[in-house]
Amino acid sequence: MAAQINPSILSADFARLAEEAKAVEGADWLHVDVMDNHFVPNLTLGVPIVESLSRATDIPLDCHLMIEDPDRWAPQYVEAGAGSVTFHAEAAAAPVRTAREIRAKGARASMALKPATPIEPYEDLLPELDMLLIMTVEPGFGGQSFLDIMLPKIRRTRQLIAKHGLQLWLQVDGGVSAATIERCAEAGADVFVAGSAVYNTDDPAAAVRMLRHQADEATAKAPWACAH
Ligand SMILES: O=C(CO)[C@H](O)[C@H](O)COP(=O)(O)O
Repeated sequence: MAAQINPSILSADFARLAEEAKAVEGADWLHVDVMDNHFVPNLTLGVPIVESLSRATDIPLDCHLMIEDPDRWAPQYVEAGAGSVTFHAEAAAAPVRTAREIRAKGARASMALKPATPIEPYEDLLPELDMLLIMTVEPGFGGQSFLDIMLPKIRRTRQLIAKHGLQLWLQVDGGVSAATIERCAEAGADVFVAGSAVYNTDDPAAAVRMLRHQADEATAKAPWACAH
């Protein structure tokens, strides 16, 4: 699979979301960061804005719920038009039931891990998921520096995916840029969220193409991809 680049609208102008979505035409998904000021110390947007955005763009929405009680809210984001819904392992009381509800409503189910959360306790849940998100910053804000110490977790997760013969996508989010995307791809990521590296440029669509090219080149040389 070619690398997927998902621009994060956290770095976009919230007063011009429809135009900001148009500015990244060619992106695989639009990453929508939902924050509730409880799970993370920041507040962004909710179901009504996702509903409007899904009508305003043909790019499918990849909603990342950084909220408490995602078990209750995740299905509502599918109904609002999200094509993929990510909940946090640290916040979900019933991750299997929530993943099944997301899938039953017709979206891709994804679970996220904060930097200090290991993948190993969740190994048996992987078949219930369409994507796993490894946070490469502490969630809550755009523009932070990439945490290199997450690379071993990305590698171990890629090995678990191969061990179980799964088609699971492996997403990274936080500090992904031209300077870091190759390391992520070499380690095993295949879906890349990028906020400031896309929106803080003169040509966001060109930034998406450049990041995808870099990731594809790095993946082609990666041992995990060669063994595929
Ligand atoms: O989930 C997030 C923050 O919690 C954002 O998606 C992420 O930080 C993207 O921004 P940048 O690429 O600028 O780091």
